[in-house]
Amino acid sequence: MIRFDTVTKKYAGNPRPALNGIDLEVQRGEFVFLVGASGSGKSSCLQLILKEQRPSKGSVHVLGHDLGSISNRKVPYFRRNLGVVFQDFRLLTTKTVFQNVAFSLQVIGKSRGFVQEAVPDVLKLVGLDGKGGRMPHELSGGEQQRVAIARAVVNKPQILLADEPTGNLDPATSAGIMQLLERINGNGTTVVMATHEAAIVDRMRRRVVELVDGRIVRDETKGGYGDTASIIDITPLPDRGEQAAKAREEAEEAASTPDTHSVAVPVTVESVPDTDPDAPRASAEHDDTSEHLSLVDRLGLRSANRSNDDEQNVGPTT
Ligand SMILES: Nc1ncnc2c1ncn2[C@@H]1O[C@H](COP(=O)(O)OP(=O)(O)OP(=O)(O)O)[C@@H](O)[C@H]1O
Repeated sequence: MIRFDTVTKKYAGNPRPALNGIDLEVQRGEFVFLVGASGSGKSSCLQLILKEQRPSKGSVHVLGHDLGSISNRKVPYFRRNLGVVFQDFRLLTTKTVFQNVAFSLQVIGKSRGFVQEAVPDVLKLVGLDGKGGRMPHELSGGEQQRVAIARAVVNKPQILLADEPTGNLDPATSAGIMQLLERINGNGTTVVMATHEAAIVDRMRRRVVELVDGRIVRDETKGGYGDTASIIDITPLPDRGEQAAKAREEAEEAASTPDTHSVAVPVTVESVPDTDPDAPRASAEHDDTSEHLSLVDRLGLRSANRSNDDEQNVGPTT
């Protein structure tokens, strides 16, 4: 679904490559965390997937397309298969919640009837039922991020890219957002999320790809924020047989007994109401006109007037 073949990315004026010979494959339906220190290359990866940047060397394939061979004219159509969420929400500050979400459908030419049905559905999915008439500044930070997620997924993208989506939120609100992203992933959308939030990564136990100075230093199927390879896993390997399975059952039984602390049990994300009035809010200072343009570019929402043929030419092939 996403494949990086020996990708190096250098930016003009920066002698050190942001990404250095990256090989990475993400399968359909996966939930992948990109972790690493500031400047390690996480956002560059996401920008390459979006074709916002081009690799200096190597190739990036997304949804069966070699991105190097998609013409600029077709990039907006390619991007319709991708939803994007950012740390700072990037909502249109003079539009209501409903209009923010509807906008991304209107600019790709969806009918009024479609918009009227799809927007309430997705607002319900993200837990904002009944809040369509609010302005962004009347929402908590978590609610604003839910609007941004609704906007990103209303067109049912195959891939959702999230760049520090909880970076402006308190831990309880973040937990609610992560639960929502898990639900979206559970519905079949592949999610790639760049984050610094160790607690979230540790709790979710999903695939973790760690970058250091533009290189992948770790790729774990059920990883934590830090290297967890040294932590003993009590899950028996298939070839360890019945005895191991029995031992595990006993250990789990012991873990469920009060006052027993010796065995780690899986932790799930709790449902937390997302109404903290103190949660940080997105900046309302953006100019909406330039925001419209930048959103149109970033979200692949340009021009509703192209023929369907164009769209089909860049449709997914895998
Ligand atoms: N447009 C650009 N021009 C020049 N250098 C850039 C540009 N974008 C990123 N870089 C450099 O590339 C490297 C990787 O940056 P990138 O934003 O991908 O890292 P990151 O892991 O996402 O960081 P952060 O967690 O701070 O967002 C950094 O050294 C950064 O300074």
